[in-house]
Amino acid sequence: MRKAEKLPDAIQNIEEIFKQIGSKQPALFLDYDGTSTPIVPNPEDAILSVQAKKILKQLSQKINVSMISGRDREDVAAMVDLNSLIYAGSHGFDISGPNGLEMQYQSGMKALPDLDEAEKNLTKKLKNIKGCKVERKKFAIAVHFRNVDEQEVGLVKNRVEEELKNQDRLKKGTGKKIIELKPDLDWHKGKALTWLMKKLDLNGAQYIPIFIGDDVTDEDAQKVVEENGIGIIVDPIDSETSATYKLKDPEETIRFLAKLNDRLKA
Ligand SMILES: O=P(O)(O)OC[C@H]1O[C@H](O[C@H]2O[C@H](CO)[C@@H](O)[C@H](O)[C@H]2O)[C@H](O)[C@@H](O)[C@@H]1O
Repeated sequence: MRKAEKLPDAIQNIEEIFKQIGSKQPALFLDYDGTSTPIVPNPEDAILSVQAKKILKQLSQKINVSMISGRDREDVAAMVDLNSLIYAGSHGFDISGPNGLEMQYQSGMKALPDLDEAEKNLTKKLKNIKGCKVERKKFAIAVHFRNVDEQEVGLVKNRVEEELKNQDRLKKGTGKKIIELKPDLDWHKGKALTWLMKKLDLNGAQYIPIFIGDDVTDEDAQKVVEENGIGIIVDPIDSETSATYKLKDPEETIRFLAKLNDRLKA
């Protein structure tokens, strides 16, 4: 792990990255919120720019592009709205893509009734806290407190902890102004990335994975590409990371992707 802020910038060092790619074919894995789109007060307003969509479309015609998100799979797929991409939602528990690619992490299915119950309880427990939002994804629940008065954030956190105590099969996750409840299983974005590399037959020496992410849940994927790929962290504020390059913000992610797209032959 290293200090994210101290990493070399991926755009300033693009030639070094291209050298590392060499004649290999990149397999691109991207996070959505905070990486492909800027963080905004309401999740439904995190719209992918026209430019970003155009570049992702072009890239997906040349290489494998997967969006590995904490969002529900259907939600992130609808936000991106390109059927040439692979979508891994609920932090990798739910995957689908072109040519009939489908995977729902089976052990996670057992936690669905627990998630249903926790969603019901949390909706009740948090309904009177202004600005608090309970977002159900198939395999996770995010409790958003970005729009909650600072003085009430502690209350939100306590109520989530209270619910977690009743849920043996769920564990806590964190993110940007969210607390999550997810199946207490050893499955995450890193495992999903590894699964995809194998499933898509991308483990040969001719391929190189590139992962770009901005948040704590992205670190599992950064670790996977650390040895044999390229990991890039976006918005590297005061954090430890397994990534090897940084980018300032999602706008720079798109600039980086445009450069990668230009470099790849049609
Ligand atoms: O793994 P990601 O694709 O980055 O998803 C992580 C979470 O993203 C969303 O929440 C975050 O972005 C929102 C929109 O910018 C912001 O309002 C919120 O505060 C952030 O935490 C999404 O709503 C969650 O479900 C994802 O887990």
